[in-house]
Amino acid sequence: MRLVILDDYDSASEWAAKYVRNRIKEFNPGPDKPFVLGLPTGSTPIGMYKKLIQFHKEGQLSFEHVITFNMDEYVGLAVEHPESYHSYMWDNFFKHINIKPEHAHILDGNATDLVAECDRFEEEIKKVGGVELFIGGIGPDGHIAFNEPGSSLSSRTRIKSLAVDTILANAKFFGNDISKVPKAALTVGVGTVMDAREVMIVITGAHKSFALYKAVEEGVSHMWTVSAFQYHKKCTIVCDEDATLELRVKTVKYFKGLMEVHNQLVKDLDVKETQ
Ligand SMILES: N[C@@H]1[C@@H](O)[C@H](O)[C@@H](COP(=O)(O)O)O[C@@H]1O
Repeated sequence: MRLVILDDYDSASEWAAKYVRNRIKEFNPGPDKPFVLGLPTGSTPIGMYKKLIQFHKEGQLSFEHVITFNMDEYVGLAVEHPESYHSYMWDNFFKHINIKPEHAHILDGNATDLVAECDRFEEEIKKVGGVELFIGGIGPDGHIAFNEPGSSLSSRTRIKSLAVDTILANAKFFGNDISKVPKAALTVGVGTVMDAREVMIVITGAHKSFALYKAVEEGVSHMWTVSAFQYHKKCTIVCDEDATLELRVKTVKYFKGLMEVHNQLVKDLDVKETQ
């Protein structure tokens, strides 16, 4: 696992966006070779999306041949509800870039057959050859997507009842009215994300520091589903200083010592070296 520690939220967002930009550009996607990207929602990735939009507007990055799959969606919330993940993705990202609408896959939390909808989503991912880079976010209880504590680490896309902690954490998006927060969601499984060829998880803020500690320094446990990625062949966690508060000084020093190497991954590809 690679742990990239940046000073603050803005630099973590920028690092993550540059990494995505470089991965897409190096892959050089085309009509017969799309880049398949898994995407999260929540407040954390907003800064990364803003930067990606900027790169697109500056002509650095095209999403014409990018296919996306979102991690999750609430059950029973109208697509046009401002807090649905459909609204979130279109408002914060898709409408600002040149993605083809048919390339942006988001689970339908209003499908009449929710189980079939989850199976269909898995099939769609398979059809395009799997996910190249899955970007994820976590809750303070260490859940990835909506894989709440106790979720199977080999789970696939399915319906999940949300944990009380998650409902409380998400109340801020529903006017702090807990009764308005949906109590179930469709979510990709831990196994679905594990199947991606690469995973990048963005974790920022002191309120996530215990989860980051569980993800990096403790053993793999279904009670902290993000810890499963210790088994992934290519997983990068991008975090800010605040999120490292519960890590050992030794761990932080070790990974910070690798920053020069990490920063090679995000350098501007079009800038010619001068020496
Ligand atoms: N299902 C989503 C997760 O996918 C997301 O990672 C998490 C964190 O949200 P935030 O970034 O707002 O802390 O929120 C929800 O629980």
